[in-house]
Order: sequence, then structure tokens, then C-alpha cells
Amino acid sequence: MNIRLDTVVKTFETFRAVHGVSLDIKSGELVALLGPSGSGKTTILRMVAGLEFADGGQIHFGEEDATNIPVRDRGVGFVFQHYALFPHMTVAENIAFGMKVSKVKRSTADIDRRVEDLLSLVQLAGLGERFPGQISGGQRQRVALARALAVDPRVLLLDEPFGALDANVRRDLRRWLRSIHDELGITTLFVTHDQEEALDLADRVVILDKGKIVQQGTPEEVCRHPANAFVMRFLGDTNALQASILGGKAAVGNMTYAADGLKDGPAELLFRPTDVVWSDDASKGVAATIQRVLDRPGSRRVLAKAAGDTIVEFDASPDFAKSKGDQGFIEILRPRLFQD
Ligand SMILES: Nc1ncnc2c1ncn2[C@@H]1O[C@H](COP(=O)(O)OP(=O)(O)OP(=O)(O)O)[C@@H](O)[C@H]1O
Repeated sequence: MNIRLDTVVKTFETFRAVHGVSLDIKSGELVALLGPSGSGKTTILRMVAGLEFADGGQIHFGEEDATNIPVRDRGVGFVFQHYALFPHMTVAENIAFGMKVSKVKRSTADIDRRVEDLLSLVQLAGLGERFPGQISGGQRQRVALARALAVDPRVLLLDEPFGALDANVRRDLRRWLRSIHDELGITTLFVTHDQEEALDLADRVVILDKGKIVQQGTPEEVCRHPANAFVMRFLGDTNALQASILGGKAAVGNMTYAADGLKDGPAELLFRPTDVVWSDDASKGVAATIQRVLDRPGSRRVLAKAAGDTIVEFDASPDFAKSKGDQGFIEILRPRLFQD
């Protein structure tokens, strides 16, 4: 089922947490809401869930105006970071719970069969008789997903479901979640502040800042064509050099870059650490002096002073043989200029 938010606004007393957000989520799509803490992600998710009501705008589920439909009639399944399982119930009882209290009546045999199916879907077959305290954190979140799926939700809402788990488990679970989504095709809205998680999982990433959407697009679009400096910085390690625009050209230290469409005045030149090549040719890059070289398993991270006093970082091959004090030029492969 598709979901449409139309200029949705939410204010808490005098604080506006969500400013006129419009968003179309296609049926079967997995959309990630990504943004720093306090950017309004959870508030948007809670309004879609019906746990919070918008004080402006509308939310449609398919053709239906869902703005005033209460939470239990929306057909949504949730998995929240802190939406704990019932500790005194077994894993199987936790998964069965929603079906037992649902308006849709099922026989005990049907419920048992569905629990077994869900246990194998979330790769926990055989663990139904354990209690939540007897399984790992990652397994608990998989049970939480099985519980959310048990009542055949029209929409799945996930709020940092792997937030409390360590990095390797998170990575495994996100790949696993993506394959479950591909299998079931349930329209899914996923909240995270973890860029890699959003980029790994989602069909479309919606980036929020201070209650507003600043960009939305496929992972490739937001990575390759960030709409502004905030998005570029938020998505990953970024270097910044001051630039000065004059007549469609940007001067940065000894270099000039094309700056079509930018107005005369100050700008920022942003680039990724992976987009730098060290060169001895002054015509290729910005003059720089190496300050430190740090070793990584597959590369070297170089810190250099460029265009005067700005420290930039870049990645070089493990054979990079320069050291502190060496001078050269940094060739910037994908320079991006932004102005306020
Ligand atoms: N019930 C509430 N009363 C008052 N302010 C609230 C309430 N809920 C959220 N806020 C405020 O609204 C803003 C957005 O909060 P929200 O939880 O949606 O952000 P978030 O992007 O999900 O952040 P996080 O990643 O930290 O969970 C925050 O500044 C928060 O303090």
C-alpha cells in the first residue's frame, strides 16, 4: 500500500518539530528517514503509525485519509529499538500475541503454524520455547520483527531497530532485513541516524534536517549528487576548503575550478577523502604539506595542510611513501562547490 504525507506539520507546545513534510512512499518500497538527532524522524514515523497526530497536513494510506484513523485500525506493524518483548512469555508466545488479541480470529492450530512459519522466516526455527532473556540482542530484534509481521501489516515501521546492537550484528541484520523485504514486499518506513544503514537498506533515502526534508533520492542519487553542503557532510567524511568565486570561477589557493552558476563571493569546496590524488604537478592541484600519515589495514590516511592552514585528510595506497614535511599538490577528483 502506498503512503502519502502532504505538508505535514507537528508542533510540541511552541517547538515545531516537523515543518510541512511531503513524502510519497510507493507500495512495496523501503524508504529510510535519515537525519541527525532531533531532526524529526521519529515524530514523522509516529504520525504515520497513528501514535501522534499531525496538527497540519494529511496522511493518506492508499486512497484513504488516515489522518484520524486510530492506531489499532491502521494495519501497521512496528519494531522499535526499545519496544521490548514480553519477558515472561516465550519467543513463540511473543510472536503469537498479536494474533491472539486481534479482531481477526484464528484457530490455535493456525496460530501455531503461523508462528512456526515466522520463526523460520526470521531464521530462529527451534528457538520458540526460549524466553527473551535466553537469546541474543540480535535474535530478540528478529523476534520483534516476526511479532510485527504476524498480523499481516499493510505497512511496517521500524525505528532504529538495530540501534542497540554492535556494528557487525547490525550489518548482518540489515542485509537480512533487506532480503526479508524483498521476499515479502511490505511497504516499509525505516528510521535511522546511521548513513551506512540507510544506504545499504533503502530503495530511497529521505534526508531530514531540523524537521524539513533536505533531499530525497536513491542511495546513488544522494551520494553522487548531494543537494547541499549539509547532505554532503552528513553522508560521510568530507574535507572543506574556502573558495572565492569570481566570474564563474572558484579560486582555491593556487587552483581555479569551474563554478558555473555561482554568484561572486565566498563558497566552500567540499570533497571526499577518497577523491584525492597526490601529485608533484602544481597545475593539477592545491599546494599541500603533509602533517601525518596514519596506517589502516588496506590504505594510508594522510593529513595535510592545504591552501594555507586548512587540514585535509585523504586516503592513499599502502605504498604511499611520503611523510611529514613533504610538499606536493592534492588533485581533487570530484570537487563540489556550495554557497549559502
Ligand atoms: N513529546 C514531545 N514533547 C516535546 N518535544 C518533543 C516531543 N517529542 C519530540 N520532541 C522534540 O521534537 C524534535 C524532533 O524529535 P524526534 O524524536 O522526532 O527526532 P529524531 O530525529 O527521531 O531524533 P533521534 O534520532 O534523537 O531519535 C526534537 O527536538 C525533540 O526534542
